[in-house]
Amino acid sequence: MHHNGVLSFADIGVGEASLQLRSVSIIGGGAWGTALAQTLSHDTVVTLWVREPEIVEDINARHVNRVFLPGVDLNHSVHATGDLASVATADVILAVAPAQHLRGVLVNLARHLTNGVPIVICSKGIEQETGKFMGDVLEDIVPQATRAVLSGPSFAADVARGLPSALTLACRNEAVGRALAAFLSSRQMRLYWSSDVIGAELGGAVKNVLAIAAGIVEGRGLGTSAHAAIVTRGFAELRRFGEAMGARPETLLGLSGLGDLILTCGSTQSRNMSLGRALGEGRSLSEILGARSAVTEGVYTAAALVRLARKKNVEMPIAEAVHEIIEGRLGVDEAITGLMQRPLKAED
Ligand SMILES: NC(=O)C1=CN([C@@H]2O[C@H](COP(=O)(O)OP(=O)(O)OC[C@H]3O[C@@H](n4cnc5c(N)ncnc54)[C@H](OP(=O)(O)O)[C@@H]3O)[C@@H](O)[C@H]2O)C=CC1
Ligand SMILES: O=C(CO)COP(=O)(O)O
Repeated sequence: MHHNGVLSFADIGVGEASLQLRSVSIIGGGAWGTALAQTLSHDTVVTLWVREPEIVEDINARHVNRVFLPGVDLNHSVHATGDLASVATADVILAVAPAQHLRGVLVNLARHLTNGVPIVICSKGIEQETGKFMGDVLEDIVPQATRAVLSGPSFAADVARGLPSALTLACRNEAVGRALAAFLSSRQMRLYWSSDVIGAELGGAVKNVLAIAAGIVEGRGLGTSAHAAIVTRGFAELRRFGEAMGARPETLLGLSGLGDLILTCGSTQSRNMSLGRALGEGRSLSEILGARSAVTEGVYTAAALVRLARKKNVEMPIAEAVHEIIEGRLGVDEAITGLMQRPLKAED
């Protein structure tokens, strides 16, 4: 929400310095980047960087993104471009490329950037090769950027249609976080600020892996009791891992943690949950992935998550089972039997 399109530190009463926020660039024209462009374009100038020229053309000429966000008429003020230099001068940049491609996109963007520009990570995942969260990937490539994270329960299709949503905006510098939350909030999308950057980004990455497990339970017809059990024990894994990584408990219990876990595990609108469901129904991973163009982040994050958890000595049996299934080393029924037959223990 804006005051004549300009929001400054002084506006929120934290001193002299002012951060002029008037324009937003969004890097990534998939479902989420396009949905964010749509919702933000009601209040501000938005430019969307899209890699594929035919999608740039679709958005600018026909005001739709038929490949990634079909059925949504985009505001005419959503402008797409394939030119990274022209989006680098915005006051805020939202990074929404899939996790495994974010580094490559940032490398190309970096040479056009001005010092200190806030870059808000909206992607959810862990980089396979390095085991790094997206904020650390950003730190590698653009150390001078002001790093922030936007995460929470939010299906692109819901946000693009203007349905209500609430998310977490995290930035270590609380004043900047507050300013960004105010600037990016709208009547439809309410942002809560936090200074717990790792907590905010960890929830989104981990829940994608756990949602595959919830989908498997659904697809195998194991019932609603099993669904509640897998989500609850999945949350125990998320919480243990989060604490080991230095996340704050209240963040893990908030929108970007428990909130997004509940959303993603509970709906086949989720790509991760629906992929799990198809696995549970007996379809193979290659068949499922071959039939979809949308990114299913949990598939690519599972291995990195399990590696990190082992390194930190955090027990994550559900994430481990998902990883083994994805690698083709474990069948769905064996995984379920394995989880049920683990030694009994105290609930933690
Ligand atoms: N969809 C949702 O509801 C939500 C998604 N997210 C997160 O947002 C991120 C993006 O997801 P989403 O927008 O849904 O993605 P989609 O599956 O809708 O689209 C795929 C995106 O990946 C891009 N892409 C594919 N290959 C490359 C590459 N080699 N280099 C750069 N970009 C590439 C595509 O760009 P191109 O057009 O050029 O092919 C397109 O923007 C993910 O991390 C996801 O977890 C977060 C919240 C909600
Ligand atoms: O992150 C999401 C909702 O918050 C989207 O989940 P999927 O990627 O599983 O569709």
